[in-house]
Amino acid sequence: MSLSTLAAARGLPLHQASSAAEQAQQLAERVAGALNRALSTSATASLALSGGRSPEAFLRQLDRQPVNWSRIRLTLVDERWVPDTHADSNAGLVRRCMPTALRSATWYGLYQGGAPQRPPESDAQAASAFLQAWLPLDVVVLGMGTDGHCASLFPEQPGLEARLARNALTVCEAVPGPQQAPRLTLTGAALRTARLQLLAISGEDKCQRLCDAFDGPATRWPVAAFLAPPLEIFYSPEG
Ligand SMILES: O=C(O)[C@H](O)[C@@H](O)[C@H](O)[C@H](O)COP(=O)(O)O
Repeated sequence: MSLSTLAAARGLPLHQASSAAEQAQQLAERVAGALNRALSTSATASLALSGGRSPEAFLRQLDRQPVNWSRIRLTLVDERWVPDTHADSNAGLVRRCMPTALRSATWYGLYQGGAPQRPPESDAQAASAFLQAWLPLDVVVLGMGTDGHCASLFPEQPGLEARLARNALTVCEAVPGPQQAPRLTLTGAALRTARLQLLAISGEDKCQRLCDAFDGPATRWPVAAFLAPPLEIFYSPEG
């Protein structure tokens, strides 16, 4: 079945773009609109962004949107356990792409320094203080790997089921592939508290993998944990 049929059957709005540039614009406008709507009834609004290779054009478009960034609390969905000067840092990506926003937004980078290890007690306290202060998020923007991972919730990861069900910010082991650093990730339930959840994918391969994920299970396709309202899907055939 096609992505549009699968999305419609679950009541998930599907925004189809004809190019990567159009998808970046659509997604940036959707995020800005949701933040401004949140600000119409609240003093602040919160946004958690994903990193990786795909979001650069979107982040640069978002930085140009008419948002009062001084009232926005900005963080990440996940982070590699590296300083923001490192090439793999998601915080570094946001810093490069969103200079306007970061001049006035309240920024919370997930990497708090220290060696890659299970958070010592102090970090665990920092993590729970973060969750208390930040959840429920107003908007989260998710990406997806071709293996169906979302955030740093990877297929068949040890402890994945608990991570999908818990409300937490947790360290997870280094994942196979080029980025070997351990990661810090918001868990499934924490991300699912968001009032608006947006998933952006591009390319035929990811489209097919996402269609496969509709059958689940989330332990094989972590993105499956998010395939329910209030999720909206943004798709472009080109990466
Ligand atoms: O830290 C990360 O890698 C991201 O937060 C991750 O969850 C990303 O959304 C997917 O890995 C897709 O990444 P690409 O856009 O690079 O395919």
